[in-house]
Amino acid sequence: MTTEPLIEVHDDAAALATAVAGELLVRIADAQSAGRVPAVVLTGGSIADAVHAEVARLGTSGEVDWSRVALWWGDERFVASGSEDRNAGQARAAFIDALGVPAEHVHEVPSSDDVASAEEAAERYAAELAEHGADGFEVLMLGVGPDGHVASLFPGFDELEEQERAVVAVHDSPKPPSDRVTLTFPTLGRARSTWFLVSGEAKADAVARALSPATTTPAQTPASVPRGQVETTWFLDRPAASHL
Ligand SMILES: O=C(O)[C@H](O)[C@@H](O)[C@H](O)[C@H](O)COP(=O)(O)O
Repeated sequence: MTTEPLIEVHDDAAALATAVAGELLVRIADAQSAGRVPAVVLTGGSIADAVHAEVARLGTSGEVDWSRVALWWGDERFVASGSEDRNAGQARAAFIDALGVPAEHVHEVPSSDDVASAEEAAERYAAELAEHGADGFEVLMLGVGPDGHVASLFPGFDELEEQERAVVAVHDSPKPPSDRVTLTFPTLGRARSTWFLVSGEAKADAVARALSPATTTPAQTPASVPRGQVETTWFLDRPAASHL
């Protein structure tokens, strides 16, 4: 069943970040009330940073038991673990360390300190997903690039065609840094709720294309592909929604 996208438009990036963080906390708490340990897939990027800051601010209200949340990443830059380019490092600094998510529940993609290649990092992450993420994801969050990329799945790249491997390496990324690791479309499809987080006029065309799949192709607009198994929601600010 493909879920028709819901669209939520907020005045600006700050309001968007607050809304997403608030909804994320509700989803985590609801999943925990249902006896699940929710797996949340984080994304990199600037609006994600704003969401993470709001999670840190709102996440201490007691509704979420942070010892019973699992965190994953939709993509990661293949750089040193201490690099400021690491999505995981940014999220740890923004909220993970402050809220006390247990180390065994924070599933980072191996860095260039840990393994010799992005290919090896992808293989290791796929194995970790098979062992600890086999039940899929409660919420998958995805930023969207001006070119319509999601995670590190870029328009025209071979990785868009991958249907067997759960995680692959990406080289020559048009968005630096060039070497990355990304979940593939089949893995991105294993989420109950898939949320796109998009802020800014620069993304407006990509948003419009992604929400009009008949007018584009996955190769042109990767953001047109991911759908939640239960829900697909586009969280936009007004500039990002301005071409709808
Ligand atoms: O590792 C990454 O770079 C991200 O995962 C990437 O997919 C990001 O989410 C988009 O490029 C949007 O980034 P901005 O919100 O900064 O535009």
